[in-house]
Amino acid sequence: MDNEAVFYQDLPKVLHAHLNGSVSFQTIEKLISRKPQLNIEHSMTAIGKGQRRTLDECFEVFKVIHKLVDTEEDILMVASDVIKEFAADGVKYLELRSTPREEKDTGKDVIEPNIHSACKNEGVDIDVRFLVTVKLAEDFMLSGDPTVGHGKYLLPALEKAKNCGLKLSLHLSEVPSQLEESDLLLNLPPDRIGHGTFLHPEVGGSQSLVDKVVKNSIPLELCLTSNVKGQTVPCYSKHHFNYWYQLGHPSVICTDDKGVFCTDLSQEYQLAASTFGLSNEDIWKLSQQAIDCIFAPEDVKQQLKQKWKELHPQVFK
Ligand SMILES: CC(C)=CCNc1ncnc2c1ncn2[C@@H]1O[C@H](COP(=O)(O)O)[C@@H](O)[C@H]1O
Ligand SMILES: [Zn+2]
Repeated sequence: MDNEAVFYQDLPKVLHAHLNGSVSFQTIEKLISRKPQLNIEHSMTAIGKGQRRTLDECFEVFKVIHKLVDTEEDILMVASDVIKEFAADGVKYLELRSTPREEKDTGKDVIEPNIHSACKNEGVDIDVRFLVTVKLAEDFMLSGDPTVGHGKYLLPALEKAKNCGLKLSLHLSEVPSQLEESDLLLNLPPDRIGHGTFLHPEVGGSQSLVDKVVKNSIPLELCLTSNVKGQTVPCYSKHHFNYWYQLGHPSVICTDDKGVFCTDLSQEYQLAASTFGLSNEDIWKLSQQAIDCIFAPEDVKQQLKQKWKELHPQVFK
């Protein structure tokens, strides 16, 4: 590994990711050998370098992965592999999302206790939280296919969730022409926004949407490779990371689906740096500011900040 790659790997990081979208090549290999009768090939579970797909085609990939991951045993292996891979990539705190499916034993109550003990036993230095993606209305996932359903049907349920003290991260303006929906959902306001690709006026959003996000200081979760491969952003240099970065607005660089999009978090930080000319110090600040955006309580944030302080000399050696 060259020095630059070492810097990005050593850089401590936090993020959100989708569990089944994060399954690596090696883990897919194990799953395929467990279920040869499905005749699934690697090309069906990942989008390689230089490849682009439509959003619909991307969502098809998840259906294939869901076929491979359909028992409690599969889920536990996948979760344990994904967590170890993120830890090896320097991720210190991870919010892993998963959508409970019809198959039983694929939910948070199965995964969470098992994973906590697995992490302890293997001594990996990573704090993992599970976020449940809730199916609130037919054919609409909270963090699901953005082209289906309309947010207004979700509002009452989301308000209720928020009033109960739940934290909300909403995939918002992931596709164009959702001004009205984005506007309604921003009034909640959500605690974080996933993607927010089409919020700003230059891409068909509006200044009033931007103003709401800024006024409430709602952090954005930005996923460069996911958006370029899913073709909602034409190329890295046109990614909206730069718009929000220039505003000084809090954003967290995330992988979204590291398995499907063949990336990892180090690579995403490196891409942001090389595309937008950020220094190692700028990148360090980004990773540090992300701590303020996580859903864990204040004491966890303080512990992570302390860890960043301790790691700084090592990363900038
Ligand atoms: C299609 C594309 C460009 C994906 C990137 N952006 C995404 N946008 C919305 N929902 C997503 C995205 N990536 C993953 N998901 C959700 O996460 C699920 C996979 O992870 P899991 O089964 O929840 O463990 C998918 O079925 C989908 O509902
Ligand atoms: Zn996502």
